[in-house]
Amino acid sequence: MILPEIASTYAFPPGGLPPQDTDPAGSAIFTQAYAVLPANTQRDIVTSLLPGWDGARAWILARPLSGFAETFAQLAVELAPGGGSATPEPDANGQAAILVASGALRLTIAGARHDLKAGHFAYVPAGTAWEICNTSDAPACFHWVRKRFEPIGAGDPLAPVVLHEADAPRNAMPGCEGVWETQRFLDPADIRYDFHVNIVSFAPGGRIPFAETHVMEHGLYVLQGTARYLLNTDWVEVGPGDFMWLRAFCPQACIATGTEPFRYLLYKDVNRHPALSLR
Ligand SMILES: NC(=O)N[C@H](N)C(=O)O
Repeated sequence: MILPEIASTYAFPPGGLPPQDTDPAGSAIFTQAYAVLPANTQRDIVTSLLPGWDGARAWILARPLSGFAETFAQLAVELAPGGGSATPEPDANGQAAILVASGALRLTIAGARHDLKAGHFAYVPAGTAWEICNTSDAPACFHWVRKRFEPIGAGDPLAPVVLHEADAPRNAMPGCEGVWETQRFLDPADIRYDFHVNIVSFAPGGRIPFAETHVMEHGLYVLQGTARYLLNTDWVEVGPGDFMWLRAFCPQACIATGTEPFRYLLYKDVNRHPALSLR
């Protein structure tokens, strides 16, 4: 698939407030199986400040809802100039995956500094000290997926990963003539990872041609293009900046519409036994 030129910015919540003549009905969806938070609902009044962060506001797009039955939290974070955190992760076992949407960020992981721009991905293993700050005089925005690490007690500790989208391996889905591909930031063969964060791309007209139904959850932030997305039994029209949260076993498929590639950032929990009930 011919992907577009590497973007200089990636989709991110618009903030602000829509005009008074906007019809608010019918855009966001929340069900037992999935939720859709369209870009036009990601406004100023749904943001949160975060303990340990300065000059920062966050759209908390997903979090475990039923105790710890769900696996992840997903945030879109906007940093004012000079904003950031020296203690970003409150959970001692929390891991981070970051995709920079716009601006200039300095990420320091275990003392090693990385200057990041739009399209940079970073993985921070659990228990690793990290800091992040906006080094420019304009806002800097990034997507942040958090998951509590489930160690398997074997192998070396995981190492940090910092990689630009342009350098991420591209894997074509077999038998799809290049219309469906996945850019992988974390090695899919490395069982130490308990989640993956990828960018999935479909050429116009490309599709997930069956209702994928699996135990893995998803957070799915649309970066570019449009599609009809099947969520459980509903077809939903989605476009840039729309966020989808899929619980375990939510059936899913899509058909890319429009004339440009349909691309999204995908979170997926992987590689672990399901926890059994205590009873
Ligand atoms: N909705 C998705 O993009 N699902 C992926 N094919 C996946 O689960 O890997």
